[in-house]
Amino acid sequence: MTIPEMTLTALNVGRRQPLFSEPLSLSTSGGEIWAVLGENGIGKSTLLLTLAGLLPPLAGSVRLGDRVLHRARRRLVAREVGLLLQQPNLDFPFTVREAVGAGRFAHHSGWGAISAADRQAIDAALSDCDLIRLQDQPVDRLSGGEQHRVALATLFAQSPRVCLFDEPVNHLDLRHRARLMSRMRSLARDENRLIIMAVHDINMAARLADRVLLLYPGGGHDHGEARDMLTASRLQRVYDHPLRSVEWHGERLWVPELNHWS
Ligand SMILES: Nc1ncnc2c1ncn2[C@@H]1O[C@H](COP(=O)(O)OP(=O)(O)OP(=O)(O)O)[C@@H](O)[C@H]1O
Repeated sequence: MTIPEMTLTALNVGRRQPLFSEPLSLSTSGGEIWAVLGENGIGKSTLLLTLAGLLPPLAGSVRLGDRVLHRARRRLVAREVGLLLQQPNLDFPFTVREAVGAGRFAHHSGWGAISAADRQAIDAALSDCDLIRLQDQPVDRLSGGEQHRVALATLFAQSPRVCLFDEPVNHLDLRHRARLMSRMRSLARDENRLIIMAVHDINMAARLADRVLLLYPGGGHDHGEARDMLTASRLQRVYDHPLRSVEWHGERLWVPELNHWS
C-alpha cells in the first residue's frame, strides 16, 4: 500500500479564529497538482503556511507520509516541503546565486562547503528560472518579476517532494508564466512531486490542476477532480460573481462577466 504524500485530517486553520466552518479532510499523492481557489482573505495563504509547518493547525492534523508534520523535526520538514510565499522578502544584498543557494541549507549536515550536488541543483534552478544572466546581481536591485523568479529558483534548488506555491505566476510576464507552468507540470508528471498552488487565475487551474479545493465565502469548502469542481455554478459561489466558459482546443477556459456589480 502506498502512503499518501500529505494527509489533512479534520483540519482547521487560522491565526486566532478558525477559517473553515467545517473541518477539512483530504489526502494527496505524489504526481498530483492541486489548485486552491477562493476570494481574497478566505484563507489560502493561511492553509499553505499550515501545510508548510509554519503555522500550527487550530484543529486536526497534517501528516507528511506517515509523520505528523507539526511534530516532525524542522530540518526534515524543510527538506521535504517547500513554500513559495506570495510576497517573498528579498531585501538583502546577496547575489542571485547566493540567494538561490539558500534553498540547499536543509540538505547540509552543518555549515559544510557546498557540494557538487548542491552546485548542480543551484545551476539547474537558475537555468529553469532564466536567471543565469543575472546570477551575480544583488537581489535587492532586481525588478519585481526578477525577484519572484529568484524565489521560485530557491524553491527549485531546495527540491522538496511537496511544493507549495502561493500565487506562483505573480509578477511574471507571459513567457516566464508559460515556462513556469510547463516546469510545474513536469515536476508533477516526470518527478512525481506533489504540487499544491493557491491561484486566482482559474485558467491556470483549469490547464494544470488534476484536483481542486474550493474555499467558499462563509467558510465552506469542496474538493475533487478538477473537471467536477470547475463548473459555472461552483465558481460563481466561490467568487460571488458570474462567469462564462469558452471551449478552446478541447480545454474549457473561464471568463468573468463584466458590468456586473453584486
Ligand atoms: N499576519 C496575520 N495576522 C493576523 N491575521 C492575518 C494575518 N495574515 C492574514 N490574516 C487574516 O487571515 C485571513 C486569511 O488570510 P489569507 O492571507 O490566508 O487569505 P488569502 O485567501 O490568501 O487571501 P488573498 O487572496 O488576498 O491572498 C484574513 O482575514 C486575513 O486578514
